[in-house]
Amino acid sequence: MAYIERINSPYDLKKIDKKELETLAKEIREFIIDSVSKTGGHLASSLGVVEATIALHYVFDFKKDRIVWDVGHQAYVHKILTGRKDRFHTLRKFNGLSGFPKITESEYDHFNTGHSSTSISAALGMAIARDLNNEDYQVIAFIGDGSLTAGLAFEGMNQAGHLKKKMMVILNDNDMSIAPNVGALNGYLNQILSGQFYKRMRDRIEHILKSMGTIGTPMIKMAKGMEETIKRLFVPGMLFEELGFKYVGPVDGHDIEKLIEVFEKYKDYDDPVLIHIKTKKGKGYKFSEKMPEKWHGISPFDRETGEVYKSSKGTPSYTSVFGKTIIELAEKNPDIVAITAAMPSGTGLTEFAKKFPERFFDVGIAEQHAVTMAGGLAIKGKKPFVAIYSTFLQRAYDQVIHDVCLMNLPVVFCMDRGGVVGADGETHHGLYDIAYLRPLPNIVMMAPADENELRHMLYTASKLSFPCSIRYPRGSAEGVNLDKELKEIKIGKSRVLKDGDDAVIFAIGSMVWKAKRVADKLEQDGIFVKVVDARFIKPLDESEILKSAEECGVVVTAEEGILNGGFGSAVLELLQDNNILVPALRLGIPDRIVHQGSPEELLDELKLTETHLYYRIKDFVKQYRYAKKKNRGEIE
Ligand SMILES: Cc1ncc(C[n+]2csc(CCOP(=O)(O)OP(=O)(O)O)c2C)c(N)n1
Ligand SMILES: CC(=O)[C@@H](O)[C@H](O)COP(=O)(O)O
Ligand SMILES: [Mg+2]
Repeated sequence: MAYIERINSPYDLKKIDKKELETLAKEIREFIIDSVSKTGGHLASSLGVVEATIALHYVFDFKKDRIVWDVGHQAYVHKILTGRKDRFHTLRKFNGLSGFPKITESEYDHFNTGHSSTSISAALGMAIARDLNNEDYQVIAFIGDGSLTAGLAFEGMNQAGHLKKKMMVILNDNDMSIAPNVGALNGYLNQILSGQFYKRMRDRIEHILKSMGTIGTPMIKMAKGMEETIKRLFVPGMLFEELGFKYVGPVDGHDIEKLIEVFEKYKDYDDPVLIHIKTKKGKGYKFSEKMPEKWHGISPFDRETGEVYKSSKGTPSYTSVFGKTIIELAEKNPDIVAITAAMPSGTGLTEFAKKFPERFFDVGIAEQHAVTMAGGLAIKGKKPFVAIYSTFLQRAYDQVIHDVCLMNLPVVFCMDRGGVVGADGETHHGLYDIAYLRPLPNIVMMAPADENELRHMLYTASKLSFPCSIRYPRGSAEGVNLDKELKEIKIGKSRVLKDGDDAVIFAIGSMVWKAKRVADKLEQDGIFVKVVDARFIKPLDESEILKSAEECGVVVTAEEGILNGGFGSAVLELLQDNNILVPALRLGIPDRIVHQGSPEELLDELKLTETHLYYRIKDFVKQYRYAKKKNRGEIE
C-alpha cells in the first residue's frame, strides 16, 4: 500500500521509516499534481514545501505546537497530512476545503491566512499568550521570501526579537514571490544562499589587511587559521541575528532527514530562531519548475501536457483591457507611472513593465509603501496608477487617506478583483472597497459597466488632478466593442440605458448590463423600469437620481459590494437628505461572510444573479406600483 494511503494523521508519519519519507514525498507530489489538475489552485507553492511540511509534522506535535502558514497558499501538504486527503477533490469548491488554512476546517489549522505577512505577528501573539498562561509548546511562523518583503513581517520580527519569546520562524526561500522576488532583502538572501555573503566579506577583509603591508601580513596568516571562527562571525543571517533571532541556515529545504535534524535541534530553543530553508517553487512537476510564476495559481489543466483548460467566456478579461489601455495612455503621457505590490501578472502590468521599465515599480508585497510612494510621485508631478486588488488595498487604507486623499493628490487606484472573486473565498473577495473609500475626502470613485467604459474611465482618470479609484471585476469582461477614440467622462455624470416609469434601477459596475437585461425582460411583463448606469459611486449624479426617483416613485440600487455603506446607501442618503421618501430596494452583498465557490454559485447564493434580480425587482415593483398609482390618484 502506498505510504500516502497510510497517513490519516500526522502521527502516522512515525510509522514510516525515515528513509521512506522521500517516497512519501513523491507520492504526495503526485497526489497534489493530480488533484489540482482537476480543481485548479496554488500548485507551485505547495509543491515546493512537501519535504519541509513532512519534516515539520514529523518533529512537532501540532495538536500542541502551533503553526501559522503565511498566506497559506502553500498548505496543501499540511492539509493532506492532517486528515483531509479524502476531501481534497473539493479544494476551493463551494462548501469544500478552503485553499487556505481555516480554523473552522481543522484543529490543525491554527490561524486563518490568505493575506500575506501576518504569520510572525500572529505567532508572536500565541507565544506571548503561551507564556502568560504558563503553557509549553512551540510556535512556528512559516513564511516565504516574498511575504517577508512586507513591513508587517518586520514589525513582527522587531517585537519578537525584542521580547525574546521562544518561537520559530521558518523562512521558505525560493527566490520567488508570485513573480520573481524583488527588493534589497531578496538580494541579501540570495547572497546568503549563494555563499557570496561570506566570500564578499572575506575578500574585503583580506583587501584591507593586504593594504596594511607588513603589518597586515601576519594578520592574514592568523585570519586564515581562524577561517571557521571568522565565518561564524559573518554568519550569513547577520540581519536576522541583529533583529534578535538565532539564524540557522541555509538548509536544503528538500532534504527531509536534514530538515528533521535541524527542527529537532531547535524545536525547544528558548529564544526566537529563524531557520532559512532553500526550496524550489514548483518542484517535482516539469511545467511548474520551469514557469513557477504561471503555475503559482493555476486553473484546471492536463497534467501530461501542462495545457491549461480555458475557463473564460471568450471575451477579454478586465485585467487585460486595463493592461493594454494603460500602455496606450503611457505612450502619450510620460508622467504616467505604474505600481504593483508583487502582482505584475495578476494586475495586467507585465507588458507595461517591458515597455516602460523605468516607469514601472514592483514594490514587493508592500501595499502601504506602494500607496505612500505613489503620493510622493504625485506630489512631484507624476501620474501614478496603483494597481492593487480591492482586497489587498485594504492593507493600505490609512495611506490612501493620509498620504493621498487628505493632500488631494492625483493618484489613480486601479482595483482589480472588485466584487466576488470565487475560489479564493472570503479573504480575497473585493467586497468592501465601495464602502471603505466612499467616506474619504476628495476621492472620485468609478466603476465601469464593461471593458469599453473601463477604457474611458482610465483615460478620464489620467486627466484628473485629484485622487480617484476604478474598481473592476476578476475575469472576463462583457464582450462589447471598444471605441477607437478614448473620451473623457464628465465627473459625476451617469447615463440612462433604458426609459421607464414604474421604477428606476441605479446600477453600478458589473450590475449594469444585468439590470438592463432584467428591465428588458420586465417590459415583457408590462413593467417599465428605467435603468441608469451610475458610473460614479462618488460623486453621485444627484440631479439624475433625484429626478428619476421623483418621476418613478420606486427605486432599486444594484452593486457587487457590501450593502453596509455601499452605493445603495449613498443613494438612500441622497434621497433622504432631499426628502424624497420613496420605496427603495438595495441589491448587493448582505452583512455576512461570503465563502468560496464559483462566482456563479456565490452570486446565486447571494441572490444576485440575473434571474434572482428579475424576480426580486418584479416582486418589489409590483408591491409598490399599485400603492404609488393610488397615491397619485391615477387609480381608485
Ligand atoms: C497582502 C497581500 N498582498 C498580496 C498577496 C498576493 N500573494 C499571494 S502569494 C504571494 C507571493 C508570496 O510569495 P512567498 O511568500 O515567497 O511564497 P511562495 O509562493 O514563494 O511560496 C502574493 C504576492 C497576498 N496574498 N496578500
Ligand atoms: C494566494 C494569493 O493571494 C494570490 O495568489 C491570489 O490567489 C491571486 O488571485 P487571482 O487568481 O485572482 O489573481
Ligand atoms: Mg517565495
